[in-house]
Amino acid sequence: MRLETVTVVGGGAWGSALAQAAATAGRPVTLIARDEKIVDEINTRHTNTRYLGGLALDVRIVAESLFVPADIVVMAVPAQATRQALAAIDPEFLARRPVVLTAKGLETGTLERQSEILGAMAPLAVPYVLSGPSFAADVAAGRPTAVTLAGDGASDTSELAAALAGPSLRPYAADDRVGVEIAGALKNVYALACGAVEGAGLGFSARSALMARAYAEMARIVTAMGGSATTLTGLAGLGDLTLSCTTPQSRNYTFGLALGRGESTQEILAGGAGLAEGVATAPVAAELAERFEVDAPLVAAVNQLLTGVASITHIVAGLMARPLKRES
Ligand SMILES: NC(=O)C1=CN([C@@H]2O[C@H](COP(=O)(O)OP(=O)(O)OC[C@H]3O[C@@H](n4cnc5c(N)ncnc54)[C@H](O)[C@@H]3O)[C@@H](O)[C@H]2O)C=CC1
Ligand SMILES: O=C(CO)COP(=O)(O)O
Repeated sequence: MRLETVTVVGGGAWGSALAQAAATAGRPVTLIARDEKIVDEINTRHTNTRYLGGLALDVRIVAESLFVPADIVVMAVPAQATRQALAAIDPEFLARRPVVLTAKGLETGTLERQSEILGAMAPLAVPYVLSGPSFAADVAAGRPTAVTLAGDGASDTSELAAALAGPSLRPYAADDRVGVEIAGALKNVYALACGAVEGAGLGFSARSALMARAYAEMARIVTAMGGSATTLTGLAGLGDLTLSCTTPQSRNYTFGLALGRGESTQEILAGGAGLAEGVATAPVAAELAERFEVDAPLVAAVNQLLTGVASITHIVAGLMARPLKRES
């Protein structure tokens, strides 16, 4: 299959960064942005100031407002918008093409993963998931990043990984699409928790403990849903959990910081917080944990914090008072 041209759907931080990575690797790339002002700015000034500040984008990136077919399609809109963005694309343009899903979240209402949404909207598309520790600002600036690119084992992921690789973006091919999707969505929920721990001044010992127990909980959920715990040892699991749970550069962590300082979800959202995918994913993760009969006290704790039914002091006291048990 020819894998030369790339169309990236989503004119935000991540879509622009991935377009930049493809362009600097010498691939013809079109970036689809729904906002005409952003299309114009990328084509004339070669910047996307709203999402990437003054960073100079590769002049070879062509922005368009309407979808342009390509050998590889990359979806980079928020998880809750993927269905709507796909609805605007003729499914025939996606048939038998690799469609790389990069949003890290589970859909409200349907509880679906990104590849399930793609399966419903474009059944003949070939889904892949790209996930791992990779801030848009780093990728766009050409700093070294490594990610997992997962198919389902039936298709040749290595060929696609080579087609997406560049001097600063190193995709590792993998087969556990379910595990990678769930890991990417859950790490945002745990990043909210870790930010809250710092925001409440509970210390870095607590945050590290939380990360380790989050990893264990993630492994229970992933395996119950048909993924592999081994996947979590890699970039999409441990790698991304570490990144998002340790720095306010993560929007989810920053949202959690504000929660931990006592602000309500509504106040933080009203204050114009950046996209924090964990906010919508947390209730979905709780429903899935219940459906798959998985003990997920940390997902439940984040939901308590987000809905404001209990204070962080009360929530942490409850977690610390859970029955003692063996570690694994
Ligand atoms: N920013 C980052 O560092 C990374 C983000 N991601 C993931 O990528 C996804 C997108 O995140 P960002 O680009 O950072 O968000 P963003 O908020 O920077 O940009 C989102 C973009 O999607 C567009 N959009 C929203 N709804 C749309 C719709 N219905 N149709 C078409 N376009 C629509 C917006 O206009 C905006 O341009 C998220 O799931 C995030 O978890 C993954 C890795 C890194
Ligand atoms: O997924 C990311 C880095 O891998 C970005 O994290 P945030 O969405 O929390 O900023």
